[in-house]
Amino acid sequence: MSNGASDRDPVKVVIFGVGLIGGSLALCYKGKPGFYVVGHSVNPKSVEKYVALGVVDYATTSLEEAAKDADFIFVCVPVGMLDDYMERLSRVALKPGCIITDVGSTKASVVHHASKLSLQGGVFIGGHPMAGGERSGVEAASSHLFENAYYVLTPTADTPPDAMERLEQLIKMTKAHIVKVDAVEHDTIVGAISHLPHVIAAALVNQVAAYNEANVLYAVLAAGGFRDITRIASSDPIMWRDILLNNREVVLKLIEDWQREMSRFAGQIAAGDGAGVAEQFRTAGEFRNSLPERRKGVITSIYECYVDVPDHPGIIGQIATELGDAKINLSNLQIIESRDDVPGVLRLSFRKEEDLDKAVVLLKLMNYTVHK
Ligand SMILES: NC(=O)c1ccc[n+]([C@@H]2O[C@H](COP(=O)([O-])OP(=O)(O)OC[C@H]3O[C@@H](n4cnc5c(N)ncnc54)[C@H](O)[C@@H]3O)[C@@H](O)[C@H]2O)c1
Ligand SMILES: O=C(O)C(=O)C[C@]1(C(=O)O)C=C[C@@H](O)C=C1
Repeated sequence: MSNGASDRDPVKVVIFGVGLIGGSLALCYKGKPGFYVVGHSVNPKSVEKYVALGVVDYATTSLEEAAKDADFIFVCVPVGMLDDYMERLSRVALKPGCIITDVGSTKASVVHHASKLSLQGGVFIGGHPMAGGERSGVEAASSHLFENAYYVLTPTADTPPDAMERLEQLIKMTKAHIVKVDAVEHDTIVGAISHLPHVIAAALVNQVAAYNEANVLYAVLAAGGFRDITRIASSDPIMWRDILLNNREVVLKLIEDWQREMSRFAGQIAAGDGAGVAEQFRTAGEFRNSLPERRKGVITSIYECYVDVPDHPGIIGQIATELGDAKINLSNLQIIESRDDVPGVLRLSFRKEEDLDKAVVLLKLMNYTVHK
């Protein structure tokens, strides 16, 4: 998106809730010519921190001050707070044409709620980037979080096409791919591919943690399988409380279906039905392997991950050596961010997906925080 002539006012992008997602969005626009990024928090200490970290140009505890003259407002707070924020924003005189969007993991309720409000000058369009991680807070934010990810927008029949076009132009700057989906359909699908997996991961970890009370070898022996399926169990409790309660009906139906899947497995195992058990893994593998590749780049496939590194010089050598020793072929290594006051990020590129997957396991074993 171009801001046109330099004598025009900058495009003001406001972020309510500068955490993992809000902070990452802020970093996508901060420093771009013609953009001015403002963060909001109810907490004065957070406001100071956003500015000190360089995530926003300006931050304030005043909702009115933040929203005033905004061209775009991203509401990036937990799902349980979205309706409240929308109501408060509906009481503010917005710049005519201001677009308010959210990033909540559920869409039906906020889209419905917003449709009942008359925004003074603004338009609401629901949004949900399908990218994130188990870490939360502005410290985990990164300007490349949305690269190549899908970003859902949920326009309605009442959404003005020009507002939609402007929001799409803004979102494209994150390098995400936009998908337009009805809000209710979104909640049904995302319930299955995101909400149910988080429930399963948390329940599985709690089940094993209970066994571990009696025998600590459970934790000691927990290897790749357990770690792969349970990473998301470390996600933020408040965020997931809000999502699951908000998408209650969908999630309850999915848990019922899940219990049926478990009963089918249990029945086959109890009956010694080896062919049935093998068939479950065959069909599961077929679908899992058919999922779109984490494809980056147009001509050659490049598989990438990002590693948070506190201190570059020694660490780059250490990482390259460890990968080489493990016979993992690295095709490129690049420092994305290198400032004294923020942790750096290394982008590691691989030609083969299996090399990427091996590298991620190795780096996590070395206690690095890795994002794909
Ligand atoms: N984490 C993910 O993987 C992910 C991905 C896509 C969308 N989302 C959605 O994005 C939103 C933010 O998630 P996140 O991962 O960035 O969380 P986060 O915890 O990193 O950030 C949340 C932000 O909201 C603020 N906040 C929390 N409670 C608040 C309250 N009561 N009043 C005002 N502000 C409050 C926090 O200070 C923080 O700035 C959620 O709605 C979530 O559903 C998360
Ligand atoms: O990668 C993760 O840790 C995530 O949980 C990201 C994830 C997901 O389930 O895929 C989580 C919630 C969001 O609403 C979107 C993405």
